[in-house]
Amino acid sequence: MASTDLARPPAGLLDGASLFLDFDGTLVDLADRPGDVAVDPALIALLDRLARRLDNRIALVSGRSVAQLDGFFGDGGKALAVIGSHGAEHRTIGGAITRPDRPQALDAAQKLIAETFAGRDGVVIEEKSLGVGVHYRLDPSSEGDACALVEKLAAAHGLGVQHGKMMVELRLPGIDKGSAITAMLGEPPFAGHRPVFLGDDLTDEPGFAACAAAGGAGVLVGSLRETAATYRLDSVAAVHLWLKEAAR
Ligand SMILES: O=P(O)(O)OC[C@H]1O[C@H](O[C@H]2O[C@H](CO)[C@@H](O)[C@H](O)[C@H]2O)[C@H](O)[C@@H](O)[C@@H]1O
Repeated sequence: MASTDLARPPAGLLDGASLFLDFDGTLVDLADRPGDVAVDPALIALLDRLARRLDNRIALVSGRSVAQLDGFFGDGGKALAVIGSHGAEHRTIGGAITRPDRPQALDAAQKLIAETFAGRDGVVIEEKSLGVGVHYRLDPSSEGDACALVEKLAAAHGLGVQHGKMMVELRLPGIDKGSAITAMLGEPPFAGHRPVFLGDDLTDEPGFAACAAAGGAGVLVGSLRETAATYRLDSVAAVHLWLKEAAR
């Protein structure tokens, strides 16, 4: 466990930077179920101000699918570039979604997962374009069963496992938020600008490492833990406040 706290990011960190933002637990507070989340219009307005301030060098980088994010942001998200599914999907500003084919094995795995947890109301199955999330936030005693099943299916089908906050996901292997951010840094408008990535979860760690390797920085949101981030903000509310300061 890290023992020395990380500093609050300095006010000027976003000057001339490319900004990458995680979604759940960073821009919106965590909720009991994946579908319970809502995006406040004030957040959309704030991201719009930041996009103008950064000449559109701003992207969402989420474990959610791009389609899920579009559902939350509506037309307000169309002005943002989006990386989804832990780095596997990509949409440029106003562009089409590019994503690898969904492995057929995911369909059978999703069915088996749903059958296994049928009748366990505290376990929520999240069907995603390139994955299946098993959420046990409402029944933490199901963590062992959820992880065991997802790990077994991943090994059987050559898929990946993503551990998260009160959830485990069967997902595509070999891609992460770090490789996706690095790829975006090779393209306009992000190329040549120091990357800054804000995130809270384990899936965000490769993104922090990629930003540090490119001369930028990660900002951990939430409690201190072992992390590749350089700075820390306490909460989603603290993120909104810091972004508001940066957008001025
Ligand atoms: O990369 P992110 O944008 O942070 O997405 C990571 C996962 O977030 C979601 O799960 C988390 O948020 C849920 C809603 O608040 C919460 O109920 C759950 O316990 C959290 O783990 C999302 O549902 C997943 O698909 C994302 O992979």
